[in-house]
Amino acid sequence: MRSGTAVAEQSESRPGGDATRVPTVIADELHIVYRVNGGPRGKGSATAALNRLIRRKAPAGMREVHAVKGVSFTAYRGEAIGLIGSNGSGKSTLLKAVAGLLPAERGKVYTDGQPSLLGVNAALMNDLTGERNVILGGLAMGMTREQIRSRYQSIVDFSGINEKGDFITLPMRTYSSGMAARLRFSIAAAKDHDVLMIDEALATGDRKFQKRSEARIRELRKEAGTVFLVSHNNKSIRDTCERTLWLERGELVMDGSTDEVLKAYEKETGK
Ligand SMILES: Nc1ncnc2c1ncn2[C@@H]1O[C@H](COP(=O)(O)OP(=O)(O)OP(=O)(O)O)[C@@H](O)[C@H]1O
Repeated sequence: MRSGTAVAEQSESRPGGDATRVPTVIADELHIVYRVNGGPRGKGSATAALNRLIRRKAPAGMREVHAVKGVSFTAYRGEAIGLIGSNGSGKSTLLKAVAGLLPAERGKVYTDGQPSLLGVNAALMNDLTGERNVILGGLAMGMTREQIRSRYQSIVDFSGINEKGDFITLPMRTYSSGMAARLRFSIAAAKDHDVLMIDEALATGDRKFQKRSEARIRELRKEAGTVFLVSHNNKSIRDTCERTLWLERGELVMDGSTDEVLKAYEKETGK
């Protein structure tokens, strides 16, 4: 269940809740479990999957991955929050759950406003030109045609796609993976988001683009949204976020100021 009223109610009743700030996301003892078909001995093969579909039989060996285990936190308007942890610790899963893309096994996520997840895999249409994708992407995020028209040039300029020629009028399949990722980020960052979640986006562009995106994240924060950033780059987290959540094996190890959490993380991992 997601509702703005629930956010307000819960923050007031929650011990330690700060009544002077506006909560945007509350995760309350959240558990996320993936269920994967196919056990050992080749049951995960395409033939086995097809047989199951044709016979409509329940899969023999359903396996579960408990990716997020009892995570609780409250995010407030104006905060930029980093998510760190080793590979497979549950960072992307947690963001997808906040975005409403994965159901909770137990516990709840409350959000105030529309969360948008900007992953490096955010879908744009490969056969369409960059220009068409800017328009479609903007419409998909809920911008009006007028808003898109007025921000079109700044989206293209921000992406830097046209720095080496007129690429924006070419199909996206002609872009390098870095160019495509930059355009995705630029489209998503053009809107003022209530809750913007960025998964590794900063790792994809070159250094110059990373700097620009960091600056834009700071702006979005000022425009009163909440930003979540998943990154393996401690410097990006340090430059962008004042608060950091550290996940390990699906559990929240630490939630505190970025300085404090990164110090503990770097000590533990040697990174
Ligand atoms: N679609 C899926 N089906 C089954 N298990 C999944 C799926 N996606 C992720 N997992 C599992 O859930 C756990 C958490 O994965 P997740 O991608 O959230 O980690 P992460 O911290 O974002 O990792 P990384 O830093 O490598 O991106 C891992 O054990 C992973 O194998």
